[in-house]
Amino acid sequence: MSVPLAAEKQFAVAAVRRACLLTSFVFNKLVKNETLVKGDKSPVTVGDFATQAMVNTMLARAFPDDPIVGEEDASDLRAESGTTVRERIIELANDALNADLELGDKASWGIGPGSTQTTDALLDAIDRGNFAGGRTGRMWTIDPIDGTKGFLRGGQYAVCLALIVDGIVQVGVIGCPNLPAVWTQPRGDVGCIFVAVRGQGAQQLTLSGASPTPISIPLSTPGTLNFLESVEAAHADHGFNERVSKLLGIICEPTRMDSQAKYCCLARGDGGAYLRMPTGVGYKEKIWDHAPGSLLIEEADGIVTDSRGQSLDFGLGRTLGENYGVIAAGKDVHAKILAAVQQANTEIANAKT
Ligand SMILES: Nc1ncnc2c1ncn2[C@@H]1O[C@H](COP(=O)(O)OS(=O)(=O)O)[C@@H](OP(=O)(O)O)[C@H]1O
Ligand SMILES: [Mg+2]
Ligand SMILES: [Mg+2]
Ligand SMILES: [Mg+2]
Repeated sequence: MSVPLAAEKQFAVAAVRRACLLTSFVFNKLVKNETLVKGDKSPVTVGDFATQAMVNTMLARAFPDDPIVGEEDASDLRAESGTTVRERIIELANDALNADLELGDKASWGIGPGSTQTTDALLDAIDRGNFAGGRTGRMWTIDPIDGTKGFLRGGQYAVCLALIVDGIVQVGVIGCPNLPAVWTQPRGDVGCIFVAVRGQGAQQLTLSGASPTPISIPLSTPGTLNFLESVEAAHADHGFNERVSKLLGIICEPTRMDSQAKYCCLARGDGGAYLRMPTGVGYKEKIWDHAPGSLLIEEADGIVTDSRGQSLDFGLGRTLGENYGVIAAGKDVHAKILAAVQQANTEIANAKT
């Protein structure tokens, strides 16, 4: 009997692997005018656009009927003012599509040498990511560079791809080009890929997609427990996490890191829990920022909920809906952390009345 979703898993690893080479290349070559600021004031680089163009081109060939929810769209690039960055993005995406990585890529996914696309085809590929999402059918979600601020500062970032079927994440792959293969050995091998398939466990691979190693969240104790949290104070409430730490008697300092690398570190035991509580009202978490990471945690023996204790809902559209935060932790401590989060919320609400 064939293994369910084997082709999707193999595809997603191949696409993320190719994308990681592209983003690393861009980082080393990035010049000042290759970063734009989006309408929501967040940065986006030629690397984000080129990666989404490349992965969506691969997706269109491998799974032509599957819609895509992607973070980026090409509207700014189509304008006359976007000419310089547009040309750079097309060059980068075509270089990545043409890269001769291995025979398997060409045979399986129809890319490699001779895959050059026109400008229009690549802009259209970016815009294949405009799907609205929803509760029924298959769809992919891509965050070409998650943690763009981390990418720009040479810190952690991640290339994130997931397959969602009927609102449930089934395959998740995260490439972390700057993450040490072993957290405690920062001078050792750097760069890894994480993969999870629902019901089939979670694994860490090398950046070339080799040596799959099963990962899972180890048991933790109050003495070893620490939080993984965002670097940007605007993205998650650091003060709230401190309050929860006090309630739980946590003595370890939090580890701050950009991107879904936080989920990856948690899944392999480099941190006790990932806590991401809203900093204000209005922001809705995007499905591409959590889809592969949440599956990775579940397949590594963890639990992911919001602060009400409910599962994240990937069937609502491009966002997770009203923002009740995210709590990801091992099975043994999740309930305790959730209770502390709820107590902290009650204390804050009481202090206001
Ligand atoms: N206000 C607000 N609240 C919560 N989240 C936000 C907010 N603004 C942006 N974002 C999203 O945060 C994504 C990066 O999250 P990180 O956890 O990596 O944060 S950080 O990099 O440490 O800043 C980042 O993903 P990328 O845009 O892919 O980098 C955004 O989607
Ligand atoms: Mg962004
Ligand atoms: Mg993101
Ligand atoms: Mg992004």
